[in-house]
Amino acid sequence: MAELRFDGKVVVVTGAGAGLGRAYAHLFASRGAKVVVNDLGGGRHGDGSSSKAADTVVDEIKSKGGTAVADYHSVVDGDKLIKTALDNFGRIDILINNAGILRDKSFARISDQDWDLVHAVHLKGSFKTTQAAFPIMKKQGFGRIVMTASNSGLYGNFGQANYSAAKMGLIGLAKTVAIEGARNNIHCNVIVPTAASRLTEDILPPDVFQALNPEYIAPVVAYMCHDDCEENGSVIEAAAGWAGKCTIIRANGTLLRSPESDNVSIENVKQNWSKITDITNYSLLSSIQEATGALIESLDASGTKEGTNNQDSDETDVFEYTDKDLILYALGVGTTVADPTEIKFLYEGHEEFSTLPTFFVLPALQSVMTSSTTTSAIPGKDIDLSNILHGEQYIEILSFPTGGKLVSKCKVAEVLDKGSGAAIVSDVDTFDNNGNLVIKNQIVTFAVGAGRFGGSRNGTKLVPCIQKPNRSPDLTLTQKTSLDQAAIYRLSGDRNPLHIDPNIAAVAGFEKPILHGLCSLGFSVRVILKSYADYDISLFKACKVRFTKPVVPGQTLRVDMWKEDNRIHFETVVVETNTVVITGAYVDLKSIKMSATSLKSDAIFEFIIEQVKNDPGKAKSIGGVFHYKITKDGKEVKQWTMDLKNAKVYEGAPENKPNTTLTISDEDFMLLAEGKLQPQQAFMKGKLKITGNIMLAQKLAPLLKTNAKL
Ligand SMILES: CCCCCCC[C@@H](O)CC(=O)SCCNC(=O)CCNC(=O)[C@H](O)C(C)(C)COP(=O)(O)OP(=O)(O)OC[C@H]1O[C@@H](n2cnc3c(N)ncnc32)[C@H](O)[C@@H]1OP(=O)(O)O
Repeated sequence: MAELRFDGKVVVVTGAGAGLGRAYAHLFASRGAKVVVNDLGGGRHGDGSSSKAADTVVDEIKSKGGTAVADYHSVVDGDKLIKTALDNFGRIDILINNAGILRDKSFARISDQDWDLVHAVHLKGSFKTTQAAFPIMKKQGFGRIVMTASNSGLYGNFGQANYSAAKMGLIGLAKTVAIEGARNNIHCNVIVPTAASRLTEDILPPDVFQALNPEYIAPVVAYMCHDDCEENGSVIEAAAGWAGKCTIIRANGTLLRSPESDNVSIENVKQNWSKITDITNYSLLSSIQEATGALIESLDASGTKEGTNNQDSDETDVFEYTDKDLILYALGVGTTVADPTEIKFLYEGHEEFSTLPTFFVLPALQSVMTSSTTTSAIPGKDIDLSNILHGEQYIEILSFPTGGKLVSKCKVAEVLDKGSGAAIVSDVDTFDNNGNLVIKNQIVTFAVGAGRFGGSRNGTKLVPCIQKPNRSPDLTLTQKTSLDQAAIYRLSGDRNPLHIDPNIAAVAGFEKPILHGLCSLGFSVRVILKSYADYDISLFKACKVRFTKPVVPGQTLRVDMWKEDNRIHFETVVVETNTVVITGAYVDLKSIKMSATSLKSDAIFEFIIEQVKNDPGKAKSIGGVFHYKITKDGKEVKQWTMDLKNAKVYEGAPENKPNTTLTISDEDFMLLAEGKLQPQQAFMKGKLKITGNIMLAQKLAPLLKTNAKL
């Protein structure tokens, strides 16, 4: 086999002045790595410090032709230690957290200082060095980290309560770093060594001390750090030339309740104790997902319950609101006084003061967030705000609430195993003051990393998304979100720190806090209501969206719309990155009411066809044959004919000689149709080339305008 090498890699070994650390440093250096030999030079109890231990190992390595530098920092100053690697070698690829001290005392005699010092060096020290190295490894797309645990942690050991606890803590630390680092090719494993070292030299009998040569363990650690090694999140025990993986097993256990009863009593537990503790049959578990899956399997096998908790919530949730809440919400989804048609959402004294329909997602979200039904939907798996994203949303308004008090009831309809996550489908019914069901919401919460629990992938209760038509959009509108968008939107109730706290966002894997899904939904639906309902909110029926990618506050949202009868399909795109963030989405309206500003090109064409069909009498009364051309950059894009006399609209030139021909841009046609540009003026400005009877154009403008309001 070819020699496994570490050329070009930079390795930091803590506590490398003697014993295991020294053996690691020598081995890595002999295989081409540049090594930072860290050692405080302290005694076994953490007292004193000198540079000698590290210097000696560096000299030894150099004398064999290797590359190494010494570092004398305490691991508690992990960032300084990693800086030594960066200052000398420009990178850090491999980090071996090996430094440790002992303060052995029987449990009753352990002082706070004994406890704190052991924890500071083992647990906090490993945390500090790893946290300093992690972002660099992330950028490099490569990193290998080893934590050093101990059998004392796995099994306990007399006189070592402080040390055992710290060592077991390192296993938890490593397992989570392994999960968070995996996507960036950062692997974190644990070594459980039993070796002769400064810590054990006068504790172990001499013959045993001899067999426990650190050089038997160093190759195991080195391989765990090699590019070829796929292992991540594992605990490997090694001693005396032997190595083996340690893992967690769980007894298959027993169900403590019967199909008829949902109670578990202390007596049930006593009766079943031997089955609970019998490990003749067990499951081998390596992740929370496997633990959850195994639990669900045993629940399924017992026939008492489906694997997930599809239960009505016991509580009902009361949601009260005033005009202030309505205005704050409207601001949160981008409504502005800059648009005069939006003032009615922002001023309670306006004669048409209105509520944006999507405001009514809020009672549903509040009820899901305050109930435990969603977070406890997968038995054995804690779901909290740090690992959930809003996946999908459906809202249907059966009748617009009038009072300021609503009551919601939520239940988990189903939990889908989506592989990379679990989709928890929650149905929420909202009732008004008289007990009438007024709003139905369905919230799909995507619990990242909670998939593979053995559940079904496809749902039966999920309101489906619907694909957009296969043509270019009928209408497109663009709106920029503000940098403060999430900061404003969260005041409407969803105070998930993911949307405001950079540290929490980083833990969830985002560079910056992300916008609430429901805020992007509010923006998009508002744009549709503006375009196709002229902001008549009573026309809103229902809406469904899937959030496919996060939005960052400050980005520009483009809403692409397709009209199919009274359904407006849409897709929302972040303009700056050209990323589709909402897909499979639609708004159902009771009827269409085009606003003048949305009457453009194809939309006008379609609209006119409808109007001519619906009201041929009116069309005929205006009369005339229009030949309408759209040109772009001097080139003709499209031409239509509107034969109002015969109530016919068709693409192409008129069959008979036209009495009017307009050649006009989209924008000017709009101005003309809105009456803001007179044909004569347009003609004078050279914007409009008109042949024939120009008065017909003026007749057309009010027709469009009137029909737009129909
Ligand atoms: C208790 C409180 C509840 C309240 C919840 C709301 C709280 C709020 O504060 C939280 C928010 O607002 S978060 C902000 C808004 N949401 C987002 O930004 C999420 C954007 N979406 C994503 O990043 C990915 O789609 C992602 C990460 C969701 C999935 O991406 P991937 O893991 O790459 O999945 P992928 O490979 O694309 O597909 C795997 C299977 O999952 C299905 N799927 C994908 N996106 C989904 C989504 N958004 N919702 C539901 N299912 C989704 C896929 O269809 C696929 O399944 P299948 O193969 O069966 O089709």
